[in-house]
Amino acid sequence: MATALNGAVEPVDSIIRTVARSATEIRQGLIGRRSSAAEENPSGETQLEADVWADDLLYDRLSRLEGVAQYASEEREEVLDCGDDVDVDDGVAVALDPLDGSSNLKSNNTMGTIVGIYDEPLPAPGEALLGACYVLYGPITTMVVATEDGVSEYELGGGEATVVQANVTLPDDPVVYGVGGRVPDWPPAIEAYVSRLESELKLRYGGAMIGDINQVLTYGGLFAYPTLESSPEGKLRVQFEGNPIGYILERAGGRSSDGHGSLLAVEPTELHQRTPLYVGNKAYVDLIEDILADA
Ligand SMILES: O=P(O)(O)OC[C@H]1O[C@](O)(COP(=O)(O)O)[C@@H](O)[C@@H]1O
Ligand SMILES: [Mg+2]
Ligand SMILES: [Mg+2]
Repeated sequence: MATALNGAVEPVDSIIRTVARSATEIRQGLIGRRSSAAEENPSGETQLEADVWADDLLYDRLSRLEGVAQYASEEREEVLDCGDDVDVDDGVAVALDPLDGSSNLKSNNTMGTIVGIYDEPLPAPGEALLGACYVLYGPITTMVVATEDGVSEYELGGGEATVVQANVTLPDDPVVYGVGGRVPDWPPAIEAYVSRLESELKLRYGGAMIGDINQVLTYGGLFAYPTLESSPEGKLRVQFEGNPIGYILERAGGRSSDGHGSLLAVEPTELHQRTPLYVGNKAYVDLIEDILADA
């Protein structure tokens, strides 16, 4: 029997393995699916054919797995119940961003897939996560998996996940930062924060959170999609983006915050709820909380 990925127990291991096996196929299936689907997602964003296709493919595979009680994604209005054989209180709930950064598809830049596995019905707080992972469709396809055991990075190819690094931790000497949103839309506190970041770190911003997060995990630093004048809740979604990424960064020794405390402590009231997001080395996440507390 294959060893569990990153020590994950069932059904978390099956979910992560299914995502890993599907990733190469998703990457291949992006070809020819770069145009807009005629629909908007529940956050009011235009969907691409690839968003809808990847969501359907992952729903089809994950909802069949034993122990998966619920499926939800950025691309669907409602939580879906998966089969009659598992009660929502006994099984796990999966929440996905099937393609993160899909607006990068047009310009052929980095994208990802994000998965959170919760042991509570959705919407659930990040503290209910049993594990989380993301796939990065870069020059090669990699996957970062976090469980209570820590964080590991894998290369994906031919349906196999090969460990590249076990016990991934954020480097102590941070190097890079990336902050989303238009500069004129940043409140004064965010402008002050970014001034500090740019005086100490090197800018890396790619338009797909997963690409930017993987740089932070590799080199150390800070990624934020902050509160904006036009949108105090920022852009990213708690269930599908904030929680899984917060969980992974915290397990890697960093911090996550909504500007006031850990993302994992946010009690969501809506499935598609947004949140400001600040993740990375502790000192820089502490700094934004201090700046916002004084603002
Ligand atoms: O285009 P912007 O405003 O820089 O936003 C980029 C951010 O939006 C996102 O693309 C949102 O994710 P989706 O593509 O899954 O909607 C993040 O990955 C990224 O960090
Ligand atoms: Mg996303
Ligand atoms: Mg998406």
